[in-house]
Amino acid sequence: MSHTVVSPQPSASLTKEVLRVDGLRKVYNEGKPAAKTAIEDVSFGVDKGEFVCIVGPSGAGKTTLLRCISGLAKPTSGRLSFEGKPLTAVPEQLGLVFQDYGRSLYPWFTNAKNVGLPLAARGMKKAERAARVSEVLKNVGLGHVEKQYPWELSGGMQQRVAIARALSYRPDLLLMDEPFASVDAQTRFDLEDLILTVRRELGITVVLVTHDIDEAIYLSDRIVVLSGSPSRVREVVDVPLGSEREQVATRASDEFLDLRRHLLELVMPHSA
Ligand SMILES: Nc1ncnc2c1ncn2[C@@H]1O[C@H](COP(=O)(O)OP(=O)(O)OP(=O)(O)O)[C@@H](O)[C@H]1O
Repeated sequence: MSHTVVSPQPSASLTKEVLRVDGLRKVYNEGKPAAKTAIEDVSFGVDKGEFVCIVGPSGAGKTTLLRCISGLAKPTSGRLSFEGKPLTAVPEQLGLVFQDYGRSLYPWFTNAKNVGLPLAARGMKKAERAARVSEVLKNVGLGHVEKQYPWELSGGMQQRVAIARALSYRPDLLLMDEPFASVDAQTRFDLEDLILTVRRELGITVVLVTHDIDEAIYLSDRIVVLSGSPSRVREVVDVPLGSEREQVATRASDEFLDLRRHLLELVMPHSA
């Protein structure tokens, strides 16, 4: 049975920019024969509470861009700022979710322990940690798996645990790299709706990389479309689909199909 997911409408109080990417350029192995320019020149901003997806052809540098934003890779040039401050290391208030949930969870720890790891690393006391772990596992619809291990769960449930872990320390910004690419279609829809709900309930800002144009439209307030490698921003597309999204009706609407056509024209190789 389908259900409607209500996302927040941007309001005056939600228009503060939390992330700014300015003239970002990234060259791997600079100065060496194997030098590779992954990102040529990328600029965009993300407002507080916004859901922004990044799409582009394979090899366009989407993962590289997320790694730079998360502080895991150093840009060759350009500026990154998070909450108004230059971003030079992994920000405390950042949550990260990658595609490969199988490798991101420790199989020898229970789900509760996996979710609590970032809290322990931040020095949170045991009782407070246990309460927070229960709360975030409930947020992702997994209140009953605390004592189980990741390998006892389905792929979609493991990814929920990974999302719970990223949410455990209440990040201001959640970065997700192809987070739903390894699950079946139905689970993918469920996880998309979950992340919209979590975003609404916790008021977080989300930047998500995806190959899937339809997913980007369904989730986003705005979509940053990258060109082929080395990437530039082709266009930043507004997604005026309103706050209520529902998997079947939203994807069948004329507005959705118009956006889909426009985005496909932008990312198809012949238009690069
Ligand atoms: N650590 C690295 N060292 C050298 N080159 C790299 C490294 N990581 C990525 N690259 C290269 O940078 C380019 C962009 O890679 P990246 O993974 O960021 O693209 P992507 O858009 O995420 O790709 P895909 O959609 O296929 O996942 C590619 O040509 C890739 O081979």
